[in-house]
Amino acid sequence: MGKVYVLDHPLIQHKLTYIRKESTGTKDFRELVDEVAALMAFEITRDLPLEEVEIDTPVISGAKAKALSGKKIGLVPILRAGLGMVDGMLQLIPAAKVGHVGLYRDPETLKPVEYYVKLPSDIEERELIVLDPMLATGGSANAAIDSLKNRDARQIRLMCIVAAPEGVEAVQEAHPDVDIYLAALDEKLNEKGYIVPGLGDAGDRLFGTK
Ligand SMILES: O=P(O)(O)OC[C@H]1O[C@H](OP(=O)(O)OP(=O)(O)O)[C@H](O)[C@@H]1O
Ligand SMILES: O=c1cc[nH]c(=O)[nH]1
Ligand SMILES: [Mg+2]
Repeated sequence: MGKVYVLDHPLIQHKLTYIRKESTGTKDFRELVDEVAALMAFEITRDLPLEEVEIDTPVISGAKAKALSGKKIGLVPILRAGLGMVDGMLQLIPAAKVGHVGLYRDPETLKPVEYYVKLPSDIEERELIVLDPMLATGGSANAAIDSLKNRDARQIRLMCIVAAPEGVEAVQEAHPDVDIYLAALDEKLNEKGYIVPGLGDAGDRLFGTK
């Protein structure tokens, strides 16, 4: 079963409060999502492997130091709302390649509809981080992960800002190999499939389309 990490760093939690507030406008919402993604990047990369290297400092030659051992990362935002997390992640992982999976949730059935997929050619060699601020029923995350696995992806993590228990369970059941990183695990879904207390429609709030 995939592990679930709720990243309870005070800066993440403080910024999340402002993301949730109805009175937060598009400009601030976008900046805060970006900042939270960067703070979450710090945590999600905690276990990246290091190797020992030798460097010359101004004081000695051949000092032993540490460097990332070349693990390749791929970021996969789920369109649209996942786009809001890309820049924050790239601040900390600037060499990551970025693939895109376009999905929208049918408002009646709540089932995901895929409309676009474009991925780096070497996804099977990369540690992929799927990005979406919202994990509600889990249908979109599961469809994105299915799409990646059908194209030979091997290592996948899922990073969301707010999740409902229903979505976490759905991903754990369908993809037990995928660990989930969250800023908050909320109470439930409402009758329209929105996360409670949640933050509303992340895509609309990011792009000002309501
Ligand atoms: O877990 P689920 O029940 O599938 O719901 C979550 C999905 O819903 C939202 O996307 P939406 O369909 O609103 O598309 P958008 O990002 O284009 O607004 C959100 O960004 C997730 O992708
Ligand atoms: O609460 C929710 C659920 C799905 N998608 C969103 O953007 N928000
Ligand atoms: Mg939306």
